[in-house]
Amino acid sequence: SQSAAGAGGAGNSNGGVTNGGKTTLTNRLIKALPNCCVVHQDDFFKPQDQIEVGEDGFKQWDVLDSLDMEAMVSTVRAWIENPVKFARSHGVNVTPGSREPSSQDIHVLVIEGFLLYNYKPLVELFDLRYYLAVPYDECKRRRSTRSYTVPDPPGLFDGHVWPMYLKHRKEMEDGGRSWKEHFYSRASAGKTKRAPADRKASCKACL
Ligand SMILES: Nc1ncnc2c1ncn2[C@@H]1O[C@H](COP(=O)(O)OP(=O)(O)O)[C@@H](O)[C@H]1O
Ligand SMILES: O=C(O)c1ccc[n+]([C@@H]2O[C@H](COP(=O)([O-])O)[C@@H](O)[C@H]2O)c1
Repeated sequence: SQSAAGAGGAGNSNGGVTNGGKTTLTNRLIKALPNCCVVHQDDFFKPQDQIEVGEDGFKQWDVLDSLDMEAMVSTVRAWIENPVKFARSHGVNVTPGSREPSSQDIHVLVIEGFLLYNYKPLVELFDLRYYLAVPYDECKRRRSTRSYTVPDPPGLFDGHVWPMYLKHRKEMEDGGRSWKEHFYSRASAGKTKRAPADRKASCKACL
């Protein structure tokens, strides 16, 4: 994508299961890449009193409704509009050594979160998509040692977190045009025909 500031930019998304290692990977990317900003989905959780309680008795944290996704999309759009301004206002050093940003500078945004690929207005903004997964036992083990701002009540992992993960993952895999065709066209590039052009429109990585 080309930003209003004239710098080349790419939005890389880093999604996947809770405790899959998304934040760890994101932190390494920030260290390794110059001009790299990050948007964390966890920063868009609604306040606790707005989270619905389900029939299962658990607060329904692991659903799109618990997140202010419109605000998240606006934040990503702000970076697309002007990554240099975004970087500066988020305390990210812009191209160390040079005073003025050059049109050659590459800017990268990493978008990190557990529920990135089930909200179409967001999916459409990604250039690249990665999905981190870990098996049930490992995920449960890691989650049991994690402390969130709102601690997990007993039984939350098996009663809500894991079932919602499976549901969203299935939704993502079945999801309309985006996923199967994305992987089909990437895996088969150069071997068999790619997905039709109109089907690729939301996946810049395939262009
Ligand atoms: N590659 C890895 N191998 C083993 N443990 C890891 C790995 N990446 C992250 N972890 C551990 O898993 C836990 C969750 O990692 P984190 O990056 O916070 O996950 P997420 O952001 O996906 O919830 C942390 O205890 C972290 O140290
Ligand atoms: O960050 C918070 O305020 C927060 C409050 C309640 C729950 N969470 C949990 O945060 C999880 C997603 O974050 P993560 O880093 O584990 O992918 C999700 O499974 C939620 O259950 C997070």
